[in-house]
Amino acid sequence: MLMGLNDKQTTKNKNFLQSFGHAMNGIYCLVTTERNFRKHLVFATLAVILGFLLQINLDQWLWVIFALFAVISAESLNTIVEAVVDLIVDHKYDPLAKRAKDVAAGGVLLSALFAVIIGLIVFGQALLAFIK
Ligand SMILES: Nc1ncnc2c1ncn2[C@@H]1O[C@H](COP(=O)(O)OP(=O)(O)OP(=O)(O)O)[C@@H](O)[C@H]1O
Repeated sequence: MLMGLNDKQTTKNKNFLQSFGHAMNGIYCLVTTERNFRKHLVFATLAVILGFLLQINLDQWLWVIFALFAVISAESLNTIVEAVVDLIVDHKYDPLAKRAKDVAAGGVLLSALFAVIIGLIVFGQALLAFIK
């Protein structure tokens, strides 16, 4: 079991290992509770496989990796916003809660759009070079 998964600690982390354990727990939460995050991981895996198949160059890898982490970051932020909003309003309807959650979801959508654009440019170019 991951360190920090079941503890009830509310004080500061004492060392790097403890911080690392809680950070790993955060990633575990993202993977196990966020359906959209899992979908993005599947797309990320497919993009990496395609990158190897089409033998994209270093610059192209950097763009692909940048796009993947942009989506992961936006998805993490969205999850944080959802958790904090629910903590504050306790699932009661609130226009500000709606605004915060909708903006966070919009950020994920924009980052996914960015990743699609990068994917089309990089893999489109690589595919053309592969066919030629
Ligand atoms: N407390 C609230 N007050 C007002 N609107 C809310 C509230 N909670 C959720 N909503 C509305 O419902 C939408 C979905 O809520 P929420 O993000 O919690 O669900 P979700 O299914 O986990 O979203 P996602 O698809 O991003 O995982 C929000 O974008 C917002 O429009």
